[in-house]
Amino acid sequence: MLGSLAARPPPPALAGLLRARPPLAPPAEGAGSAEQRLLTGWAARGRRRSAPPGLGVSWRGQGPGGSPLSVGPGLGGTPLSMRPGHGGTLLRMGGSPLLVGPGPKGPPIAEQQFPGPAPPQHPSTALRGAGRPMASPAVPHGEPSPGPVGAERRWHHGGEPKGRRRGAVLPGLAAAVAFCYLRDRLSKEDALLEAARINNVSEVSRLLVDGADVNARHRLGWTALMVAAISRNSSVVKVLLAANADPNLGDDFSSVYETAKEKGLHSLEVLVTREDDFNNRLNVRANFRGCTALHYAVLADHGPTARLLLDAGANPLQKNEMGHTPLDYARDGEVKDLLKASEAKFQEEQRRREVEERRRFPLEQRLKEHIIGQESAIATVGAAIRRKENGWYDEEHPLVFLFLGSSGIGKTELAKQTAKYIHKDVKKGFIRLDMSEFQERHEVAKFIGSPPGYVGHEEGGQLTKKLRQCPNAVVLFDEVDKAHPDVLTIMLQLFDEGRLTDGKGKTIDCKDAIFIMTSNVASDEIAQHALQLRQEALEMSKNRIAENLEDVQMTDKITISKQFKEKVIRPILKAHFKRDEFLGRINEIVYFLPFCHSELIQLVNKELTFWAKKAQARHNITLLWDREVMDVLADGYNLHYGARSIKHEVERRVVNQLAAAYEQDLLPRGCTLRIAVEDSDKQLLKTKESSSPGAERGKVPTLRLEIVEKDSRARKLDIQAPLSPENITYFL
Ligand SMILES: Nc1ncnc2c1ncn2[C@@H]1O[C@H](COP(=O)(O)OP(=O)(O)OP(=O)(O)O)[C@@H](O)[C@H]1O
Repeated sequence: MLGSLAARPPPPALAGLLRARPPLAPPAEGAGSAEQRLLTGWAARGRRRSAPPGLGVSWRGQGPGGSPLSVGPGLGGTPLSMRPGHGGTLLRMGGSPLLVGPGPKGPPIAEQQFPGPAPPQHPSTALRGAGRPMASPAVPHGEPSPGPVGAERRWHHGGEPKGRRRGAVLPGLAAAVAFCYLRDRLSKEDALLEAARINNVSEVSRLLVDGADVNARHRLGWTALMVAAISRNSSVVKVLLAANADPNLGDDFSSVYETAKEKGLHSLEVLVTREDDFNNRLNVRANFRGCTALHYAVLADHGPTARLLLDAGANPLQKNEMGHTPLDYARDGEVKDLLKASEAKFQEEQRRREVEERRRFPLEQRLKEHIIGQESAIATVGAAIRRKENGWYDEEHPLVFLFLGSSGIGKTELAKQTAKYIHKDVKKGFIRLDMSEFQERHEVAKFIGSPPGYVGHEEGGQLTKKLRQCPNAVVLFDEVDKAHPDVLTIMLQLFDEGRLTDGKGKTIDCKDAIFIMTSNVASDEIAQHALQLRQEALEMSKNRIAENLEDVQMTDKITISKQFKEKVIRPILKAHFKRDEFLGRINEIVYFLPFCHSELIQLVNKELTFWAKKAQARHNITLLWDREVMDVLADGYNLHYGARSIKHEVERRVVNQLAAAYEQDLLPRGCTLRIAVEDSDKQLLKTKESSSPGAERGKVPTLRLEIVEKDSRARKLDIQAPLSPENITYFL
């Protein structure tokens, strides 16, 4: 199979990822237990593992009692550590790795590949021996390899390891003792990764039955399925998939240099580990982050493995961090044909699944999980997105919304959740621009980029740069009323034509984008109107309460009348934006209303739950509260600050007390705390009231913390006020 690769030139994307080194023969199935491989391999490779106590040999060349193991005179007594491998013995002196004693073949690896850390390259430029034909393996896949695999395999760079030749007794003894000691200490997941690499199907099955996590990652980022795929071990792939291995997980390993930087390791250590534990034919400079098992099966050009992965639901359209799908790496032949056929099938299947999921779990329901109240806003946005998703929309124009309402009421949150729904968790799918940064005429350049010859021409515009990366993003223009009229003119062109020309003269087509503008213009009018409607509804329900109790709920569900929109809101908008055509291009004006009492209770509950989770996770404290407490906290609602005022109220009246009690060591670990409404403090409050001009404030009940004892009795906490007692009483 691999012999045929020599005749097939690699596609450009693939060329950057492989090196032109003869591939290794796939190991025979069942060639020793994974743990044994791991141990002998590690003993020989001198990995960083703790040595068995009393053994007197440590993997980084530590001598008995933790003193460095001497392999020859060091520089001025500098401790040396020994690391055999890659055709030479790696010595560490004062922390800097050296490679001495070149192996039987070629120069030391440090000279070959590591002149020093280098920036990661794009696969297409990081070609190692591109164009050179790849050699056939010594043994065809599926046949047992002639010799033992595992530790011996590490020495492919330079034949017999020097360390072995030099002192057969010590490493041999170390390996034997280490095996006995570490067999039980190695994680099952490490053993699984190694068993997957060496094609030990029975060991893989045993470890999975033993409870090894099939999706666990190697400390450098890959999974067992990826190792099996790059090693062409289709039998292992089959077993892993049957055990629910996720075929769509992406590799966390980027390039050797990047990974070394991220993990704080030496790049040489990362290189050796990648080669030993994963594959030695991959380009050390290329970026592999995001490569799935299918990417690796394609890199290995192995049809049976690719087929198994596709049958198990691997996404042939999934891109790695470099933006390549598996097809980009496929050579002409079986694998390429397979991928092409499955791409179309997968797209159709994905579309069908999405439609089904949308039907079962509609957008509105998802939005309601994150947004309290604002039902009419959610319904308006949900309906427009549904029209777009199902092809019932004008594809010549992007969808444009204007969200109106006061601060902290969920406008930004709704835009964010819509982006999350459309683009899953892709960050580029949500673009947010604060339009108060574009108040001056010259700031137009910041928006779309400066023309040639002007400062900042090369930088590009804030909007155009991001839109180019994701032309169908959800774009939020916050506080649009603050933007300069010239910026509005550009936005009008954008909404009208669905495209935008940047300072460099390049046009971005964004008819599929969704534009959301937010504004506080007319927010007072909307809030007052909503409060008035609620009041009227309340009166009506009171009148009807005797006849029909269910009508009481009507107070929460109010709708802004068309008349109010036309007679009050539109003139305000017109006066502000001064152009009819701008308002005319908006598909939906969405109204956000102040929260009613039941919504405030939900907001308070959400906030207290947030802190209860923190108390549990950080201090093992269980936090409880009564409905009364929520009513008291809901009273802290301020129309002008929306949900933010509830957040602040909870922090001020509950979290401050928790922090003070914690500081004063009043909260035993594992205790149960109850928040209760205090009545006895009213006297103190009255005292404060008499000296305070804010008359109504004195009527606010205070909250107290109680420890719930084992016999369910509550003990009030005596928290010393960090400020003077009367001040703290006022605050609480
Ligand atoms: N309806 C809501 N349901 C749940 N949380 C909300 C709601 N409204 C606001 N919040 C929370 O309050 C905070 C501020 O909300 P958001 O940013 O959406 O406000 P906004 O309406 O865009 O106001 P502003 O114009 O001041 O930005 C966020 O943390 C958000 O989660």
